[in-house]
Amino acid sequence: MTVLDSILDGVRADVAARESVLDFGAVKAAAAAAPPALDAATALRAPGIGVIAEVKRASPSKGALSDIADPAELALAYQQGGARVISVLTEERRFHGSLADLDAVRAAVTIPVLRKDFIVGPYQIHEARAHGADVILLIVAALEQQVLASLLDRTESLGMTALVEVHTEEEADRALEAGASVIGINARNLKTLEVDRDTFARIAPGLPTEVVKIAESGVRGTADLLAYAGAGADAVLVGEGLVTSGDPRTAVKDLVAAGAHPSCPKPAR
Ligand SMILES: O=C(O)c1ccccc1NCC(=O)[C@H](O)[C@H](O)COP(=O)(O)O
Repeated sequence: MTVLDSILDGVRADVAARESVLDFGAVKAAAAAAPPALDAATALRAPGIGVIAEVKRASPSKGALSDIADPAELALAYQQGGARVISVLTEERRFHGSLADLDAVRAAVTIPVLRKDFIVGPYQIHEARAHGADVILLIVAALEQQVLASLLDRTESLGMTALVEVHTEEEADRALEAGASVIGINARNLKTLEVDRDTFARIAPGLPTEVVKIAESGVRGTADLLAYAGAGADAVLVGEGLVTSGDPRTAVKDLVAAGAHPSCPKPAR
């Protein structure tokens, strides 16, 4: 069993437990009553390299990363540093995240918020919307093609943006076939957990110009952001490098400044 398979098993059990407390009808009603979703795709297309800053407490690859006492305070620091989107890991077993973290972040910031989790069905999408998320992650490797396409449609029907995550050229083709307009290329292999920063440069050139391209994982400083920008990234998604920095506001600010500098390569659009 791969790490991804084991995470997905835990997620399915946790979703079933939550659904036994709040059924699908109730979560749909809560989502419908939430304020409209913010437009993350437009934010990510703005000039300069966007930074998606992640609230990440722990990970399967590294274990505990940071004792984040106040996720709202961290998210606000990210926003003040110039992040365009805040990513909140809500998976509990391996990442020690929660929907409470998502609520706290949503209440603290005015920019779009990504619910970063392992989505296996429509319940979690309505749940994300009910908790104020504007973006959700769909991992191609975790979903059959028909399910991927139908979850993408459902996400957009709720006014949200789907960040569709790929690791290979084949997965990128599947993402495009499903209709993805925002694609994340994750450098972290979900079987070995190794980070290969060249993954982005291998896959991104095959994506259409109009697709928003996000480089996920492995950004530890401005040199990594610039390398991803040179390979065509519109934005980078950064977790570990920020939560372990000791000064997340300045760490985001430095990345944003590097991505806005005239010498930084521009996405081809
Ligand atoms: O981070 C992990 O160890 C991990 C393991 C298995 C599945 C997903 C995992 N991470 C999720 C992410 O995609 C990252 O949190 C995100 O790209 C930020 O990466 P980093 O900046 O390297 O923390």
